[in-house]
Amino acid sequence: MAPTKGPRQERKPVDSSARKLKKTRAATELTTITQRVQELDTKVRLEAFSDLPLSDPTTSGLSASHYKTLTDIQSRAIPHALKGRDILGAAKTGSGKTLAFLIPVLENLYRKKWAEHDGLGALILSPTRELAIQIFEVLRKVGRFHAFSAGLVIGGKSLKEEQERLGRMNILVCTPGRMLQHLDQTADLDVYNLQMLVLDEADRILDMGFQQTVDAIVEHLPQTRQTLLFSATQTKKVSDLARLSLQDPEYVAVHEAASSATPSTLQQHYIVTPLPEKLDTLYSFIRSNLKSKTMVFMSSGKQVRFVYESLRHLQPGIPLLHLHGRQKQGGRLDITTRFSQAKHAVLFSTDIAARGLDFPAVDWVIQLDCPEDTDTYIHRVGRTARYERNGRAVLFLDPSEEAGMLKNLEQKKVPIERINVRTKKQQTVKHQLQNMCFKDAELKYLGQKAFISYVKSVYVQKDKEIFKVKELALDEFAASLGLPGTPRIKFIKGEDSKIQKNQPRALRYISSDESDQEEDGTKKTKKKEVVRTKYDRMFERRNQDVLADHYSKLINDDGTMVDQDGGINGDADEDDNFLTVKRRFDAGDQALGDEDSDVSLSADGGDDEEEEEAITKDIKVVKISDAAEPLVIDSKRREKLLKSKKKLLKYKGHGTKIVFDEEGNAHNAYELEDEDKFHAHGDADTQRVKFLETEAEKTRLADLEDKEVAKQKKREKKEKKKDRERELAEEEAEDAEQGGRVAFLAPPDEGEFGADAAMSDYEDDRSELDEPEAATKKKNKKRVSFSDDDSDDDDDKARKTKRSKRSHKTRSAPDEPVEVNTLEDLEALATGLLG
Ligand SMILES: Nc1ncnc2c1ncn2[C@@H]1O[C@H](COP(=O)(O)OP(=O)(O)OP(=O)(O)O)[C@@H](O)[C@H]1O
Repeated sequence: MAPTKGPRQERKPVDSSARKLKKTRAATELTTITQRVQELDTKVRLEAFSDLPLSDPTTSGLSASHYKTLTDIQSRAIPHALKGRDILGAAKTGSGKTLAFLIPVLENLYRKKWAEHDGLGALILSPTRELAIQIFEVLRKVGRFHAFSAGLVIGGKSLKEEQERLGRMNILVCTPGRMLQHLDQTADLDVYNLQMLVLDEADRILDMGFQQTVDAIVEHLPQTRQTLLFSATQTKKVSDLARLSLQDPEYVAVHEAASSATPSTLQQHYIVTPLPEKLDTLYSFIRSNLKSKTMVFMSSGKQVRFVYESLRHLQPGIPLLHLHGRQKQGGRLDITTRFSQAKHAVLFSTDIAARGLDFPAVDWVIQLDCPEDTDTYIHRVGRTARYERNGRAVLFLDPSEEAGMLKNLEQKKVPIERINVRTKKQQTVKHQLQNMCFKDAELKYLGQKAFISYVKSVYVQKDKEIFKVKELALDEFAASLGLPGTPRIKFIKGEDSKIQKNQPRALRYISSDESDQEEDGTKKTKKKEVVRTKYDRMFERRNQDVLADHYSKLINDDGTMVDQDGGINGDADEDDNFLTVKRRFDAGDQALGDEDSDVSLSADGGDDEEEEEAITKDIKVVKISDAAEPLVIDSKRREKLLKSKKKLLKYKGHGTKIVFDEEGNAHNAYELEDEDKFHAHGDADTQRVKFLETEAEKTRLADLEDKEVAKQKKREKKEKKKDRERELAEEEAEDAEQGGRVAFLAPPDEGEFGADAAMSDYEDDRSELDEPEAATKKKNKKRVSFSDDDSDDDDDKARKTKRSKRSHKTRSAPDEPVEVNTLEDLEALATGLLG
């Protein structure tokens, strides 16, 4: 609902005795909590949040979010963390680790009286954007009565936009890559004062994929800080801990002695289904569980896309969603929100959703592709059976994977039982898929990509006891996806999946000897190097991993298409769109060479030299000037180019700079001095040295001047900032006397004011005040207050009324809560909060 504006009210005169009383009360509360924290016995098992020495704002935030009793990890880790210890926290999935680090973050900063001008106090790193958003939302929920400013740094927006907001943040939740970018490039982001560093899913953040980024982030941070690491599969590697300079960390592993590494409310099964039957089994499973909420994990985004697209065509009778890393951020957030809210749905996903995500009430987790290791297995199944709820998980295994995977699961204390598929209920979708792929070239293309990415994902796995690519029935698997032939694949040797994962996409899987490999895998003798045109490169790019045997069969030496039965087919079939091969540069052909057109050269490995010759015949060469390189007119596009004077400039060569003397005679700008005159000044070497010295001196002086100017500017800027902060602090102190502390953090759907409110206020401010300093002042004055609708605690109500009154005083106040569902909402909120 749209926010409504409330009346602005006059500020009441401040009663100095009431102010004093309030200050004394706050100081006493702080001293009491600090003392209780010091006296806290970390060996005693506490039951409730009320047993912990927590501040009023945190206690209110917890009770407003209906958190009362502590989970094991919270009970064990929070006391140590409150005392400032470094923590290595390990507990099963869904056991409440998020609060185990968020509460100490809020409390430790609160006890240090952290304020806006103290800068960044805590940094929370998450391996994925989705998890960062989730952590941020929990922080806003439990921290809603605190006065800290908090921000979400996950990219997806322009760096500049984020930069403008970061300078004043107290707590940041971020993904490593984006954070490093800011640390390197955002001048206002000051981390010298950082108190706490938190790594959620620490083992993932510390593994190879993030290694360099995280090390670089840590280099920016102060050495003395508190560090908290949490994960269901915690790292104990000394090297990892050394990288973070942990100080005598407390290892809190609550479920180490448990008989299983997974929640006891989780039922785990596996089925042995040969690779070519996987899709049939999955489809049959979905059809017989239409009233469930299911997550299906696969090993690559391409598979996710293909399975989602093909099953969507089959309309199984339940909403289907898909999530992978190559989707746009907005879309990803929309999908996670939709799946969270759905009662019955199937979400196909890569491991992007394997860790940390807390989707409510997931009934089933299906692992269509075998996970790369047991840790990944544990995190994937952990998306169900969270916080005392029940859940079921099924792992699909090819017969070749069964023994190895079971051995690993047993070693990691994962109880799993075999179940069989009811063959009567098994439906087959192979023929429908073949039909669909025949009609829809896009789908077939996706299928080929999916096939290749699956096979390669198996190939690059380290654990060869499980992943044996040679034992997979690949031809049958390709057919089961509806493909007309088995795509051919080449592999790079000696790479493992983690390295592969972190390589740029274009570099993955491309074999260096790809072009000289025969179909049977034997090496050809190297062909003579031929000139490769951009079309060759384009062709290679589009087909680098789709060059299939059947494709080779489709092309004759002369480049015409042959259908599968051997008949000549001059025009490509509709369903072969992506493989369409046309002759390039046919004489008189009007449809020449747009870069995106489907042209290729010698894809059949035909005689390249002959082809080159044929091409040259049809190419016109135009010389624009003697000095310039000739322009080759080999396409319509280039012909067009001839008509653009501006573009032609580049082919015209450079002009000569001429200067005129007083008599109007033209000279070259840089003319050589007369030789005799030159020698009159001394020999060449001495002159060179002298010249260098004078120029160096000039540069040095200019440099000094520049530095001085820069310093002066910086000084002025700092002073201005300090003045501004001083004024603000004074105004805030006055404000606080009138309205109490103001919360910056709000829950997505429980706050009195949401994103729109914050944003509209921000906009109001901007229109009212153009002058930046004044605007900043005013925005800071107008801190937004958020309250809890659920809370019926009297204190809370009183606080709520006060805050509400205050917000009417200083800002227009909407009455309706505003839902925060999109990234834009979150970011808009952050903007509003930052003011
Ligand atoms: N003390 C508590 N009382 C009630 N519910 C809780 C408590 N602590 C956490 N929860 C709920 O338990 C669920 C799981 O919590 P959380 O996401 O923190 O688990 P986790 O241990 O981080 O899981 P994962 O290892 O998968 O990341 C959440 O829905 C959370 O709201």
